[in-house]
Amino acid sequence: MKVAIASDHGGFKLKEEVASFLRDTGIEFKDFGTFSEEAVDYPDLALVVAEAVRDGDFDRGVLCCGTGIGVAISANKVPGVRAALCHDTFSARASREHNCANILTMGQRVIGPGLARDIVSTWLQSEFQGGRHARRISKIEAIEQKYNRCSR
Ligand SMILES: O=C(CO)[C@H](O)[C@H](O)[C@H](O)COP(=O)(O)O
Repeated sequence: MKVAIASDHGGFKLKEEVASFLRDTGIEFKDFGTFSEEAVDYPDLALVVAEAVRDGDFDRGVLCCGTGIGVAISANKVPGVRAALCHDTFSARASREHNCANILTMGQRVIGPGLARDIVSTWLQSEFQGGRHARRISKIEAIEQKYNRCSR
């Protein structure tokens, strides 16, 4: 599995924690930045990871900002992306099993590093269950196609 990660300045330390977790567990990843706490705009970083996942260059993405909200809103504008803001392991598992989330978002100003590691671990290990959930994903894709002519 290949994972793309990124953050704005507000999520920089949490993104470093995610990188450390992925390194520790031997999961291949690419860090798209940011690389310091100098202020940057979260939509720019979210777009890079969202497009990398949308294009199939990476299987999953993890985005961090202060709250996890801004990167989730931004990433979800890219057709084919299903970004889920999760600050607990139950939601992280459900976002994979039910929603087939391909991007996880978290907020550094909301949760600590230990919980974040557990959330990432749970999220990466959980699989989409298909069945009735696949029908609902198809309906999400139909909404995308209604509003995005370039959807794929
Ligand atoms: O989700 C966010 C914005 O909706 C993030 O929390 C950003 O990291 C945050 O807005 C950055 O705020 P700052 O005051 O410019 O550090």
